[in-house]
Amino acid sequence: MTTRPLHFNAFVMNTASHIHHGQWRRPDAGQVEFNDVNTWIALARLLEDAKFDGMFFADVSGLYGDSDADFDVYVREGLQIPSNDPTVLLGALAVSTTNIGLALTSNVAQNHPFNFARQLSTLDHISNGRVAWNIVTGVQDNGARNFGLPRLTDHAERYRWAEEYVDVTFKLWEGSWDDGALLKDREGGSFSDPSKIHKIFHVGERYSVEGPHLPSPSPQRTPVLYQAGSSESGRRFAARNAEAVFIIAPTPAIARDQITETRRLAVEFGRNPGDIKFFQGLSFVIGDTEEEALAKAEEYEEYVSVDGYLAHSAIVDKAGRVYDPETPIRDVDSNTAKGFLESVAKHITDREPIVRDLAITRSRSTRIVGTPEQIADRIQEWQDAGVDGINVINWVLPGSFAEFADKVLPVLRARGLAQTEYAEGTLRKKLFGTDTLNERHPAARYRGAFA
Ligand SMILES: Cc1cc2nc3c(=O)[nH]c(=O)nc-3n(C[C@H](O)[C@H](O)[C@H](O)COP(=O)(O)O)c2cc1C
Repeated sequence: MTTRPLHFNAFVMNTASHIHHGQWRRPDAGQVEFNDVNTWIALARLLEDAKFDGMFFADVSGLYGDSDADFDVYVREGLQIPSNDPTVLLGALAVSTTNIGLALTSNVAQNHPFNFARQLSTLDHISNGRVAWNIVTGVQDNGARNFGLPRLTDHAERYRWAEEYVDVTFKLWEGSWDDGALLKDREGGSFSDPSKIHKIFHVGERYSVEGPHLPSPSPQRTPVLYQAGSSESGRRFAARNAEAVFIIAPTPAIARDQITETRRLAVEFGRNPGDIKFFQGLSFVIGDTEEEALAKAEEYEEYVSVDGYLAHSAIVDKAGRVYDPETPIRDVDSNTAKGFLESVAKHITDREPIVRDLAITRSRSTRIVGTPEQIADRIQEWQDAGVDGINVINWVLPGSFAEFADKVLPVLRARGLAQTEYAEGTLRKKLFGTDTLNERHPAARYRGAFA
């Protein structure tokens, strides 16, 4: 058993309904005001006071579901529409905070890598090295159609695309500017040293990028790299490239298997097992007594939107409409969620399993209900399974995080399971002890490669 401080990220999205659908209707749901930048600035400061390691923004570039079908349910539920671009928001948060890590999700289809690399270097400068990138390949047909593709590119091909995409950014971040290239030499009259700045001449299947990178190196050069793939190709991609991997494992034992497997693959790619940190997604219902916690859990359940959870899981009929909550699960026609439907139905033996059961199961799947001590015990079980951090999923903003900070973090701190102060320096330095990527990472081979 290990006890060292775990890392804590606040998992959020610049929208009203991210994961726990229906909760925006609660009177204390501050996420309704997601368009107001002050909602996010106040939350970032609260998290920083509580010494959270990071604030992690999810993002999408289109609607869920079949892009040809009716999308009323998503709009009605506030389900990731309307939503705003986290890249822009992070600039505001960077100047409102000093220590917390700021992670954004960006999909390889939504931005050209030259431009994206420039945006992230700029954010890394603004934040003094606190930016992270969650690399995703997209899950939406509509998102693909917003960028001129006929549909979502096939899964394995998306990861090949992502490999080229990250390669371009690594060349720009690591190889285009040598250390010491920026001179600011007023007397000598040279702003930068041309002998230390290089074009990258990338020519690949999808991209042709000459360079040089326009920004000078930012404190971390490459932002901290996050990833959440769980398929075979997703895991290989993570093992090669990621420094942090997000999982939503149903049990600590399953988390242990996933972690062991990805770390084993990382070693095959010449990295160390500890070069990747694993974050498990969990949400918490906290009470001073167990009875109070259970009563609160019941109250959250009253707000569960069956339509919202189903639509997010793409459990909709051919016309894009959600099923009536009373529909028997056996009457649901779904290609994408078959395993999930079967596993929920299997656990209900005393009556006909219905569609509402699917939503309730989803809403409970990452949930821990209890007193701060009970929650700390459960978090410790995740650490014992090899997890390095927790991605705290919220019900309401800022309440879910304020409560976690006030009630659970002090118990975790007393057990040595949460940090009491920030370490100095950039986000990567805080997490791994160095400002830039270590020499085992595939991006490191571009250092000095274009001289
Ligand atoms: C905690 C977590 C957060 C994720 N956030 C996003 C996101 O913001 N945007 C997105 O398009 N996909 C997101 N995903 C989906 C992953 O990028 C990935 O597509 C998914 O985990 C399936 O893995 P696979 O692509 O290897 O099959 C997330 C997944 C997890 C587990």
